Amino acid sequence: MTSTPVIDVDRLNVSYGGFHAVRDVSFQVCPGELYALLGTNGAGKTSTLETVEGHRSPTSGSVRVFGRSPRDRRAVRPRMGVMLQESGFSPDLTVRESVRLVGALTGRTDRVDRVLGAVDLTRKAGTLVSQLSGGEKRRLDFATAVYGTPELVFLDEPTTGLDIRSRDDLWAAVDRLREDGSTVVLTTHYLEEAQQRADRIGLMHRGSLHREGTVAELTRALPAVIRFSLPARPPSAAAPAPPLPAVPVGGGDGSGAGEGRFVIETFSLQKDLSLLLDWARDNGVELADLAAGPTRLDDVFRAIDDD
Ligand SMILES: Nc1ncnc2c1ncn2[C@@H]1O[C@H](COP(=O)(O)OP(=O)(O)OP(=O)(O)O)[C@@H](O)[C@H]1O
Repeated sequence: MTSTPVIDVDRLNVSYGGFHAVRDVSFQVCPGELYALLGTNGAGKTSTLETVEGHRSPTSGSVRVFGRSPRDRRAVRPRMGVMLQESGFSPDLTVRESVRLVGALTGRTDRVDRVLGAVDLTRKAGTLVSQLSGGEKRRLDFATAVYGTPELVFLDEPTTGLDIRSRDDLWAAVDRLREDGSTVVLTTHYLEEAQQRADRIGLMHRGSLHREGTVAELTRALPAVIRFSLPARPPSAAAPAPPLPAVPVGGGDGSGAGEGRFVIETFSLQKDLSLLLDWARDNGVELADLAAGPTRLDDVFRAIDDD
């Protein structure tokens, strides 16, 4: 890591009474990075982020944001946009007033129409917050977080409750933020979004930073997967077994020659897929529902408890 980190968390511990929610967590986020802090339920992500955002003091350890304590709100707050899981807007303000209020509180300047346009809320500018739908409130949360293009933006479950078009709009706005040089910290339970967008991922489990790295680094230790179904045949007409160990999933007899779905795990995806396709062609077997792909973050998550 060459540049001075925007966020530097060093042996952070957060306890609630006697309960140790975050244990010796250390990570850094570099300028311009999109860092995804992911984890199982109750892993300690929110406790960690609340500390980094300056809403909570560490029980022990240190947290620096732009080289300062995040509790130094006057110095740090103007440079930071936060989209929380639960919005705290007054229901009696309009959408436009809510965005302006955030501008006043953070000291950042921007055009209200620009940020509302980015999340398709222009037509709702005069609507009271209490009259917005759940998805519209989420988009307003995002609009206020990115108002003034802060250098650092926290997005906590940003796409929960959004329809597909709103998600696309939100990610397009995040791409623009990044083009402008902003650093983004994301938490989400939609792992495909993190897989597609994060430069690096910190994976928390039971209070600790269980793994950290790029998607490629996190998935490298696990095999890729080939899935397919074989058609039903009478035993006398059974095809020879596939050329690789194929594990039956919810059906099949394990030989690979009967009916059912099968999974092949491999560290040589291209070579083994070719072998399987050649076998199917040579034996006149139709591989239904064929899907092959590299290990996904989902698989990394599923493997956590087995470690
Ligand atoms: N105010 C609190 N008092 C006591 N325990 C708490 C408090 N806040 C969180 N915890 C506990 O600390 C642990 C970590 O919670 P946290 O909200 O940080 O996890 P999370 O990773 O954000 O979880 P999720 O993905 O479910 O939102 C959980 O076991 C939770 O029950």
